[in-house]
Amino acid sequence: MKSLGSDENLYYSVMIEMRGKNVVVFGGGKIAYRKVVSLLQCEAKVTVISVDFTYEFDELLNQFPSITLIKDSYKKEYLKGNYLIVGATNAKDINISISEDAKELKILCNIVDSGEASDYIVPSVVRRGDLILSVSTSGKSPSLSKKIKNSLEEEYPKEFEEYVNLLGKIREMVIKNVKDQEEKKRILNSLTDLSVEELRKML
Ligand SMILES: C[C@@]1(CC(=O)O)C2=NC(=C\c3[nH]c(c(CCC(=O)O)c3CC(=O)O)Cc3[nH]c(c(CC(=O)O)c3CCC(=O)O)/C=C3\N/C(=C\2)[C@@H](CCC(=O)O)[C@]3(C)CC(=O)O)/[C@H]1CCC(=O)O
Ligand SMILES: NC(=O)c1ccc[n+]([C@@H]2O[C@H](COP(=O)([O-])OP(=O)(O)OC[C@H]3O[C@@H](n4cnc5c(N)ncnc54)[C@H](O)[C@@H]3O)[C@@H](O)[C@H]2O)c1
Repeated sequence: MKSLGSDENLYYSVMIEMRGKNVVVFGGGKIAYRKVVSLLQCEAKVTVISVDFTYEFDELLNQFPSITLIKDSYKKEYLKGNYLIVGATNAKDINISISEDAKELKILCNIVDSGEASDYIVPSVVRRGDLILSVSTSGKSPSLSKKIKNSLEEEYPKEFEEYVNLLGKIREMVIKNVKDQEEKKRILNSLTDLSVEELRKML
Protein backbone atom coordinates (compact mmCIF):
# COMPACT_ATOMS: atom_id res chain seq x y z
CA MET A 1 0.00 0.00 0.00
CA LYS A 2 1.22 3.49 -0.91
CA SER A 3 2.03 5.95 1.86
CA LEU A 4 0.23 9.25 1.47
CA GLY A 5 2.50 11.99 2.47
CA SER A 6 4.88 14.66 1.63
CA ASP A 7 8.36 14.40 3.12
CA GLU A 8 7.66 16.06 6.47
CA ASN A 9 4.07 15.35 7.42
CA LEU A 10 1.62 12.51 7.40
CA TYR A 11 -1.55 14.18 8.61
CA TYR A 12 -4.66 12.10 9.23
CA SER A 13 -7.93 14.05 8.72
CA VAL A 14 -10.48 13.52 11.45
CA MET A 15 -13.71 15.15 12.65
CA ILE A 16 -13.82 15.35 16.42
CA GLU A 17 -17.03 15.73 18.45
CA MET A 18 -16.02 18.57 20.80
CA ARG A 19 -19.21 19.18 22.80
CA GLY A 20 -18.41 19.48 26.52
CA LYS A 21 -14.72 18.66 26.09
CA ASN A 22 -12.16 20.76 27.98
CA VAL A 23 -9.73 22.77 25.88
CA VAL A 24 -7.12 25.21 27.17
CA VAL A 25 -5.86 28.01 24.93
CA PHE A 26 -2.78 30.06 25.83
CA GLY A 27 -2.70 33.61 24.47
CA GLY A 28 -5.30 36.36 24.25
CA GLY A 29 -4.46 37.92 20.88
CA LYS A 30 -5.93 37.82 17.38
CA ILE A 31 -4.95 34.25 16.57
CA ALA A 32 -6.03 32.84 19.96
CA TYR A 33 -9.37 34.58 19.44
CA ARG A 34 -9.89 32.88 16.06
CA LYS A 35 -9.14 29.45 17.57
CA VAL A 36 -11.35 30.11 20.64
CA VAL A 37 -14.35 31.17 18.54
CA SER A 38 -14.26 28.04 16.40
CA LEU A 39 -13.93 25.85 19.52
CA LEU A 40 -16.86 27.61 21.23
CA GLN A 41 -18.99 27.16 18.12
CA CYS A 42 -18.41 23.41 18.53
CA GLU A 43 -19.54 23.77 22.18
CA ALA A 44 -16.16 22.87 23.68
CA LYS A 45 -15.52 24.02 27.26
CA VAL A 46 -12.79 26.58 26.70
CA THR A 47 -10.37 28.08 29.24
CA VAL A 48 -8.13 30.87 27.97
CA ILE A 49 -4.96 31.76 29.88
CA SER A 50 -3.14 34.92 28.88
CA VAL A 51 -1.10 37.81 30.19
CA ASP A 52 -3.58 40.13 28.47
CA PHE A 53 -6.66 39.86 26.30
CA THR A 54 -7.95 41.85 23.34
CA TYR A 55 -11.34 43.50 24.00
CA GLU A 56 -13.10 40.92 21.80
CA PHE A 57 -12.68 38.34 24.57
CA ASP A 58 -14.94 40.38 26.89
CA GLU A 59 -17.63 40.30 24.23
CA LEU A 60 -17.26 36.51 24.05
CA LEU A 61 -18.05 36.29 27.78
CA ASN A 62 -21.55 37.63 27.10
CA GLN A 63 -22.18 35.39 24.13
CA PHE A 64 -20.66 32.18 25.56
CA PRO A 65 -20.96 32.17 29.38
CA SER A 66 -19.20 28.77 29.47
CA ILE A 67 -15.83 30.35 28.59
CA THR A 68 -13.27 30.89 31.39
CA LEU A 69 -10.70 33.70 31.07
CA ILE A 70 -7.68 33.64 33.40
CA LYS A 71 -5.18 36.47 33.45
CA ASP A 72 -1.89 34.66 34.03
CA SER A 73 1.24 33.53 32.23
CA TYR A 74 1.73 29.95 31.06
CA LYS A 75 2.16 27.29 33.72
CA LYS A 76 2.31 23.55 33.12
CA GLU A 77 -0.37 22.88 35.75
CA TYR A 78 -2.98 24.44 33.45
CA LEU A 79 -2.58 21.57 30.97
CA LYS A 80 -3.98 18.80 33.15
CA GLY A 81 -7.50 17.51 32.48
CA ASN A 82 -7.73 18.89 28.96
CA TYR A 83 -8.66 17.02 25.83
CA LEU A 84 -6.86 19.47 23.51
CA ILE A 85 -4.33 22.25 23.99
CA VAL A 86 -3.70 25.35 21.86
CA GLY A 87 -0.47 27.34 22.21
CA ALA A 88 -1.19 30.75 20.69
CA THR A 89 1.12 33.13 22.53
CA ASN A 90 3.50 35.40 20.63
CA ALA A 91 6.43 34.03 22.66
CA LYS A 92 8.14 31.28 20.65
CA ASP A 93 9.91 29.78 23.69
CA ILE A 94 6.64 29.60 25.64
CA ASN A 95 4.89 27.92 22.72
CA ILE A 96 7.68 25.34 22.55
CA SER A 97 7.37 24.68 26.32
CA ILE A 98 3.63 24.18 25.87
CA SER A 99 4.32 21.64 23.13
CA GLU A 100 6.93 19.74 25.17
CA ASP A 101 4.79 19.69 28.33
CA ALA A 102 1.74 18.56 26.33
CA LYS A 103 3.73 15.69 24.83
CA GLU A 104 4.84 14.62 28.30
CA LEU A 105 1.20 14.53 29.43
CA LYS A 106 0.14 12.86 26.14
CA ILE A 107 -2.40 15.58 25.31
CA LEU A 108 -2.70 16.68 21.67
CA CYS A 109 -1.55 20.24 21.05
CA ASN A 110 -1.78 22.82 18.29
CA ILE A 111 1.02 25.39 18.29
CA VAL A 112 0.09 28.33 16.07
CA ASP A 113 3.59 29.34 15.10
CA SER A 114 4.93 25.86 14.45
CA GLY A 115 3.42 23.00 12.47
CA GLU A 116 6.40 20.94 13.60
CA ALA A 117 5.66 21.40 17.32
CA SER A 118 1.93 20.68 16.73
CA ASP A 119 0.29 17.27 17.01
CA TYR A 120 -2.63 18.59 15.00
CA ILE A 121 -3.14 21.62 12.77
CA VAL A 122 -6.37 23.36 11.92
CA PRO A 123 -7.74 23.53 8.38
CA SER A 124 -9.66 26.32 6.70
CA VAL A 125 -13.35 25.43 6.91
CA VAL A 126 -16.58 26.16 5.03
CA ARG A 127 -19.70 25.09 6.95
CA ARG A 128 -23.07 24.61 5.36
CA GLY A 129 -24.95 23.02 8.22
CA ASP A 130 -23.79 19.42 8.33
CA LEU A 131 -21.73 19.80 5.16
CA ILE A 132 -18.18 20.60 6.25
CA LEU A 133 -15.51 21.39 3.66
CA SER A 134 -12.00 21.47 5.12
CA VAL A 135 -8.88 22.62 3.33
CA SER A 136 -5.29 22.21 4.45
CA THR A 137 -1.93 22.60 2.78
CA SER A 138 -0.26 20.59 5.58
CA GLY A 139 1.09 23.90 6.81
CA LYS A 140 2.74 24.88 3.52
CA SER A 141 0.51 27.86 2.73
CA PRO A 142 -2.37 28.93 4.99
CA SER A 143 -2.99 31.70 2.46
CA LEU A 144 -3.72 29.14 -0.24
CA SER A 145 -6.08 27.31 2.14
CA LYS A 146 -7.94 30.57 2.68
CA LYS A 147 -8.11 31.27 -1.07
CA ILE A 148 -9.49 27.79 -1.82
CA LYS A 149 -11.97 28.17 1.06
CA ASN A 150 -13.21 31.44 -0.45
CA SER A 151 -13.80 29.78 -3.82
CA LEU A 152 -15.58 26.83 -2.15
CA GLU A 153 -17.86 29.33 -0.39
CA GLU A 154 -19.05 30.45 -3.81
CA GLU A 155 -19.24 26.97 -5.27
CA TYR A 156 -21.26 25.65 -2.31
CA PRO A 157 -23.79 28.34 -1.36
CA LYS A 158 -26.01 28.40 1.76
CA GLU A 159 -28.67 26.23 0.07
CA PHE A 160 -26.44 23.21 0.60
CA GLU A 161 -27.49 23.16 4.25
CA GLU A 162 -31.05 22.17 3.33
CA TYR A 163 -29.81 19.90 0.53
CA VAL A 164 -27.64 17.84 2.92
CA ASN A 165 -30.47 17.73 5.50
CA LEU A 166 -32.86 16.33 2.90
CA LEU A 167 -30.28 13.79 1.72
CA GLY A 168 -29.81 12.69 5.34
CA LYS A 169 -33.54 12.22 5.95
CA ILE A 170 -34.14 10.32 2.72
CA ARG A 171 -31.05 8.18 3.32
CA GLU A 172 -32.53 7.09 6.65
CA MET A 173 -35.82 6.20 4.93
CA VAL A 174 -34.01 4.18 2.27
CA ILE A 175 -31.87 2.33 4.83
CA LYS A 176 -35.00 1.44 6.81
CA ASN A 177 -37.11 0.32 3.87
CA VAL A 178 -34.83 -1.14 1.18
CA LYS A 179 -33.39 -4.47 2.26
CA ASP A 180 -31.51 -5.52 -0.88
CA GLN A 181 -27.91 -4.26 -0.43
CA GLU A 182 -27.18 -3.57 -4.11
CA GLU A 183 -30.52 -1.83 -4.65
CA LYS A 184 -29.96 0.26 -1.49
CA LYS A 185 -26.51 1.37 -2.66
CA ARG A 186 -27.84 2.19 -6.15
CA ILE A 187 -30.66 4.37 -4.76
CA LEU A 188 -28.41 6.16 -2.25
CA ASN A 189 -25.86 6.96 -4.95
CA SER A 190 -28.57 8.24 -7.31
CA LEU A 191 -30.06 10.64 -4.70
CA THR A 192 -27.21 13.12 -5.25
CA ASP A 193 -28.36 13.54 -8.90
CA LEU A 194 -31.64 15.03 -7.67
CA SER A 195 -32.36 18.70 -7.01
CA VAL A 196 -33.58 20.15 -3.69
CA GLU A 197 -37.09 20.43 -5.16
CA GLU A 198 -37.09 16.78 -6.24
CA LEU A 199 -35.81 15.66 -2.83
CA ARG A 200 -38.46 17.73 -0.99
CA LYS A 201 -41.20 15.87 -2.91
CA MET A 202 -39.88 12.52 -1.67
CA LEU A 203 -40.62 13.31 1.98
C1 LIG B 1 -6.45 27.70 8.00
C2 LIG B 1 -6.22 28.60 9.20
C3 LIG B 1 -7.13 28.11 10.29
C4 LIG B 1 -7.01 28.86 11.62
O1 LIG B 1 -5.94 29.35 11.98
O2 LIG B 1 -8.04 28.92 12.29
C5 LIG B 1 -4.74 28.51 9.51
N1 LIG B 1 -4.14 29.66 9.25
C6 LIG B 1 -5.02 30.58 8.75
C7 LIG B 1 -4.66 31.83 8.21
C8 LIG B 1 -3.36 32.40 8.13
N2 LIG B 1 -2.30 32.00 8.85
C9 LIG B 1 -1.20 32.78 8.51
C10 LIG B 1 -1.62 33.74 7.56
C11 LIG B 1 -0.72 34.84 6.97
C12 LIG B 1 -0.28 34.50 5.56
C13 LIG B 1 0.51 33.21 5.40
O3 LIG B 1 1.46 32.97 6.14
O4 LIG B 1 0.14 32.43 4.50
C14 LIG B 1 -2.97 33.46 7.29
C15 LIG B 1 -3.89 34.15 6.31
C16 LIG B 1 -4.69 35.24 6.94
O5 LIG B 1 -4.72 35.41 8.16
O6 LIG B 1 -5.27 35.98 6.14
C17 LIG B 1 0.15 32.73 9.09
C18 LIG B 1 0.65 31.49 9.69
N3 LIG B 1 -0.03 30.34 9.94
C19 LIG B 1 0.81 29.44 10.51
C20 LIG B 1 2.08 30.05 10.68
C21 LIG B 1 3.27 29.41 11.38
C22 LIG B 1 4.00 28.43 10.52
O7 LIG B 1 3.82 28.36 9.28
O8 LIG B 1 4.81 27.72 11.11
C23 LIG B 1 1.99 31.32 10.13
C24 LIG B 1 3.08 32.34 9.94
C25 LIG B 1 3.22 33.27 11.11
C26 LIG B 1 4.37 34.21 10.80
O9 LIG B 1 4.14 35.19 10.10
O10 LIG B 1 5.47 33.89 11.26
C27 LIG B 1 0.49 28.12 10.87
C28 LIG B 1 -0.71 27.44 10.66
N4 LIG B 1 -1.85 28.02 10.21
C29 LIG B 1 -2.78 27.06 10.05
C30 LIG B 1 -4.12 27.33 9.85
C31 LIG B 1 -2.18 25.71 10.11
C32 LIG B 1 -1.88 25.20 8.69
C33 LIG B 1 -3.08 25.28 7.73
C34 LIG B 1 -2.82 24.71 6.39
O11 LIG B 1 -2.37 23.56 6.32
O12 LIG B 1 -3.05 25.35 5.36
C35 LIG B 1 -0.92 25.99 10.92
C36 LIG B 1 0.29 25.13 10.53
C37 LIG B 1 -1.11 25.76 12.41
C38 LIG B 1 -2.48 26.11 12.93
O13 LIG B 1 -2.73 27.29 13.21
O14 LIG B 1 -3.29 25.17 13.04
C39 LIG B 1 -6.42 30.10 8.88
C40 LIG B 1 -7.32 30.34 7.65
C41 LIG B 1 -8.31 31.45 7.91
C42 LIG B 1 -9.49 31.36 7.01
O15 LIG B 1 -9.97 30.25 6.73
O16 LIG B 1 -9.99 32.43 6.62
N1 LIG C 1 -1.65 29.92 13.02
C1 LIG C 1 -1.96 31.02 12.41
O1 LIG C 1 -2.91 31.05 11.66
C2 LIG C 1 -1.12 32.25 12.61
C3 LIG C 1 -1.38 33.38 11.84
C4 LIG C 1 -0.62 34.54 12.09
C5 LIG C 1 0.33 34.52 13.10
N2 LIG C 1 0.56 33.39 13.80
C6 LIG C 1 1.52 33.31 14.93
O2 LIG C 1 0.69 33.35 16.11
C7 LIG C 1 1.32 34.10 17.14
C8 LIG C 1 0.25 34.87 17.91
O3 LIG C 1 -0.30 35.85 17.05
P1 LIG C 1 -1.28 37.00 17.59
O4 LIG C 1 -1.50 37.90 16.43
O5 LIG C 1 -2.45 36.38 18.25
O6 LIG C 1 -0.31 37.72 18.66
P2 LIG C 1 -0.69 38.83 19.76
O7 LIG C 1 0.58 39.56 20.03
O8 LIG C 1 -1.90 39.56 19.34
O9 LIG C 1 -1.10 37.98 21.04
C9 LIG C 1 -0.20 37.23 21.78
C10 LIG C 1 -0.86 36.91 23.11
O10 LIG C 1 0.00 36.02 23.85
C11 LIG C 1 -0.03 36.42 25.22
N3 LIG C 1 1.17 35.93 25.90
C12 LIG C 1 2.47 36.25 25.70
N4 LIG C 1 3.27 35.57 26.52
C13 LIG C 1 2.48 34.77 27.28
C14 LIG C 1 2.71 33.82 28.31
N5 LIG C 1 3.93 33.55 28.75
N6 LIG C 1 1.65 33.18 28.84
C15 LIG C 1 0.37 33.46 28.43
N7 LIG C 1 0.11 34.35 27.46
C16 LIG C 1 1.13 35.00 26.89
C17 LIG C 1 -0.10 37.94 25.17
O11 LIG C 1 -0.56 38.45 26.40
C18 LIG C 1 -1.07 38.14 24.01
O12 LIG C 1 -2.40 38.12 24.48
C19 LIG C 1 2.31 35.01 16.42
O13 LIG C 1 3.52 35.01 17.13
C20 LIG C 1 2.48 34.43 15.04
O14 LIG C 1 3.77 33.85 14.90
C21 LIG C 1 -0.15 32.26 13.58
